[in-house]
Amino acid sequence: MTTTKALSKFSRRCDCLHHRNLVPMKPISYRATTNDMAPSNTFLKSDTREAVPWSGQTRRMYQRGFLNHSRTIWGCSSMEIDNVHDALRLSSRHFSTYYNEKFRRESTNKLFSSIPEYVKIVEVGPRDGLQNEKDIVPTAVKVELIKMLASSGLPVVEATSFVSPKWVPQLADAKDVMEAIKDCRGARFPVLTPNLKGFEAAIAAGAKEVAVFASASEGFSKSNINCSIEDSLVRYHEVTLYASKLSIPVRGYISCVVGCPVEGVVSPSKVAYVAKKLCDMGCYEISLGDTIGVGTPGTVIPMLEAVIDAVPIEKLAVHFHDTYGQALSNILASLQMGISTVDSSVSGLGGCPYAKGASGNVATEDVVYMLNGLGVKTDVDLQKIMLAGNFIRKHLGNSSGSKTAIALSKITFHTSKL
Ligand SMILES: CC(C)(COP(=O)([O-])OP(=O)([O-])OC[C@H]1O[C@@H](n2cnc3c(N)ncnc32)[C@H](O)[C@@H]1OP(=O)([O-])[O-])[C@@H](O)C(=O)NCCC(=O)NCCSC(=O)C[C@@](C)(O)CC(=O)[O-]
Repeated sequence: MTTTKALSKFSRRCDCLHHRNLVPMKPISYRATTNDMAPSNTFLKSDTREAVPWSGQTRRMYQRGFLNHSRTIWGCSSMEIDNVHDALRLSSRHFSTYYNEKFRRESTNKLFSSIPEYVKIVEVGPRDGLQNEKDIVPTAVKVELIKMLASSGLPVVEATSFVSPKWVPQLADAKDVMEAIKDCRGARFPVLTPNLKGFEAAIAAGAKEVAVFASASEGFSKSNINCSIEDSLVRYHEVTLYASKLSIPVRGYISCVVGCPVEGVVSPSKVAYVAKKLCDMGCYEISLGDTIGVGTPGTVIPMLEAVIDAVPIEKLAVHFHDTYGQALSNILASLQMGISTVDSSVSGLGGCPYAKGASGNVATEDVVYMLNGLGVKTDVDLQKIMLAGNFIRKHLGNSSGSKTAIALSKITFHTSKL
């Protein structure tokens, strides 16, 4: 059977199940409140065929001839494209999330009931992912990466940082990056600002949204931004005051929410304290960062419980580095606690220059794969994310940190049957 025939047979089967109501007709509700600034493309359709996201995406790709087009745009070899192509086709047929969705629907299991139906993914690859790269990545490559990510359906792509170029030389071209993406649509492009100087430069460069970054550990605050936690909160208060005058949304990060490379264990009450301060000064969202990736659900859950007592849960996001391979289990625990915003980095790029030994963020591909498997909607096209991952890894000359991307690029017909 040809690929196209096999695919259309699969599609017909899904459509048929859909019509016979074997695929649920329930409308999907969007949990987040309107003030979380989700763009309109994140609101959900009630088309329940989306419960089979992979097959839908594969079908749409065929219809648009996307793969042939991408071959010419991004210069990937036809072998790579065929691998992605075959992998998604085979995954549609053998690992369809339909079965997981059905299982989830029929399950009375408490573990599923609190998982949000939609998760907002905040892509941090171009900023958090690249900031640690020693060799300077050309601005044009950064810009192309951002555009590829924005075209994948990601609602937020953190673009760069307006920090001291002496501290983070890799992001010294922040102004040029912002200039190059000024007409780019489809996603929001927040930038990091450590102080008023950075905020003013970001606004002058066209930023429409910024993020401030505090720490729950004194030692890390000093090594990352050269001041105490309290001093940083004073600076960020100034930034949020100016931002509110200009109606610029401010996101707040907290680093070292479970462990610090300088101080070791960090207490949940410290994290809750900083989260409340950032929330009170007007941050619309607080991203909780396990900067060195040491957390497990055993430490993450108590930390989240303390923060949820201090800050409304709709304002919380999680940001896990995958140093110990714990990121996905920590994300799952966070979702089960009701958190619906997850930060991730394409192909697992990253690491903080001031957190030695920390590896990259959890890979966006791995997060999307897990969420697809849970029947959670993201609006993100996994295939396009993989192409963006191929693009940047090819430039960096190293391999992907995403298990999903690696597996899908190697998948063969026989292994897909296992
Ligand atoms: C905060 C500072 C600036 C303090 O740095 P400092 O040296 O204490 O600041 P200063 O006020 O004394 O200024 C020193 C020089 O920097 C300049 N300067 C001052 N501010 C700026 C600015 N905004 N943009 C450009 N230049 C700036 C300033 O003008 C001066 O220039 P000079 O007179 O020497 O030529 C510095 O420590 C810094 O830039 N740190 C940034 C570190 C960083 O970017 N870390 C990575 C991001 S955080 C992260 O990755 C964690 C996260 C968010 O992902 C979550 C997680 O995983 O945990």
